Amino acid sequence: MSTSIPALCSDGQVLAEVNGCLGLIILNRPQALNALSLAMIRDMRTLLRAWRDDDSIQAVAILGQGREGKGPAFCAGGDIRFFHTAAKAKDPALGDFFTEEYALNHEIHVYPKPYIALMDGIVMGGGMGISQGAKLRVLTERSKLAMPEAHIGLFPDVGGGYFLAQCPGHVGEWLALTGQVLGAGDAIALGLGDVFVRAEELPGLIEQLRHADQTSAEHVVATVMERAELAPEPQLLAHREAIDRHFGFGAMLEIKASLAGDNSEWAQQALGQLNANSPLALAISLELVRRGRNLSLAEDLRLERNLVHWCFEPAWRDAHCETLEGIRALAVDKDHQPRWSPAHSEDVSPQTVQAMFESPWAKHPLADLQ
Ligand SMILES: C/C=C/C(=O)SCCNC(=O)CCNC(=O)[C@H](O)C(C)(C)COP(=O)(O)OP(=O)(O)OC[C@H]1O[C@@H](n2cnc3c(N)ncnc32)[C@H](O)[C@@H]1OP(=O)(O)O
Repeated sequence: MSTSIPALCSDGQVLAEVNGCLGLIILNRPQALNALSLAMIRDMRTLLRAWRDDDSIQAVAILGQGREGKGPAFCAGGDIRFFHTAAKAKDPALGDFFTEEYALNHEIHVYPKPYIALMDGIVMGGGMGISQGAKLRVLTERSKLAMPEAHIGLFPDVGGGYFLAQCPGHVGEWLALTGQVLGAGDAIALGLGDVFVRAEELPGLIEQLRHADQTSAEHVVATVMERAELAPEPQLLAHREAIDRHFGFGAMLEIKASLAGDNSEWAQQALGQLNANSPLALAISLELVRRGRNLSLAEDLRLERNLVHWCFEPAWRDAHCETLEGIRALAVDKDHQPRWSPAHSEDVSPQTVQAMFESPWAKHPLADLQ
């Protein structure tokens, strides 16, 4: 089969190039920090499938277009403004978005050719979902990795229940519940990144990937590795003992009480992060990471698809929807004053949490994932 770039549907939000044996994907929506639209997800799937079946393509790399005059962004997640508009309009495209995004996350994890993610700048939520399955995750000193969904009344999806659960000790719970942002040193130490390349090296690296005659997957990987340096020292992992002690408790109330009883600046800051997040989302996120330790990626994504269905289901009944409220406060009205319901972890019903893990479908939309 000949090398080609298939027709794309996202109106330039995803750009594609073929240089030698390398297929390059550029997320090109810098004004929204490359947040993923449904069309972008479809374009990525189209490209990955075409290049998987094209013998002349040996490797794929992905990067995010930077903002003029602002810090770089790989991808700030799924398009949460779309979530808000679509849920309000009861638009079935919202369900398609999650099914197709999670399927894309799975395709990346099992991609048969090296997929290399250049994770410069903001890498959050859905940005983690399209990079954590990469064979080579390249970070810079500007990388900011996080799963901040509990802050918008959601949970760490896009495979977060799987890859956070793989972090050592109870670090996965800490990241899922606080949405803590990690730099390159911590992320690499925790297994959420592979190699460090200084940001000033990136333009040269990208130029080389674009124009050098890339002849094999090994050649592409070597081109990246030539620029790799020793990662910076981890900073936050100085708190590993405290993370495991506080976040190892079984229930949210116990975690919050444990942090409240610790007067250290770090513990009080972590408690502040928890108190800003939706109590319902915290309970779901904790349960997801705990369950994730015994799940395959496909099983985790199916559970996440159940959860996200129930997170938005109240919007279809015009009832209070925790996720809509979280997005409203962060990205629509931008008042940063979400009215969580329930407002306290004490009032979150364990039965409600367990019920949200159940499938609402006779045939699950991700039934075919292996
Ligand atoms: C299934 C998938 C689920 C998910 O992925 S859920 C989403 C997870 N991600 C997030 O929750 C991150 C949301 N974004 C933020 O919290 C902030 O952004 C950042 C901390 C990443 C960066 O803050 P700053 O540097 O101050 O930039 P700014 O002014 O907030 O953003 C620039 C423009 O980008 C839009 N934007 C940012 N993230 C998203 C997003 N995830 N979806 C849609 N739009 C986004 C903003 O609204 C704004 O736009 P305007 O200039 O028009 O006000």
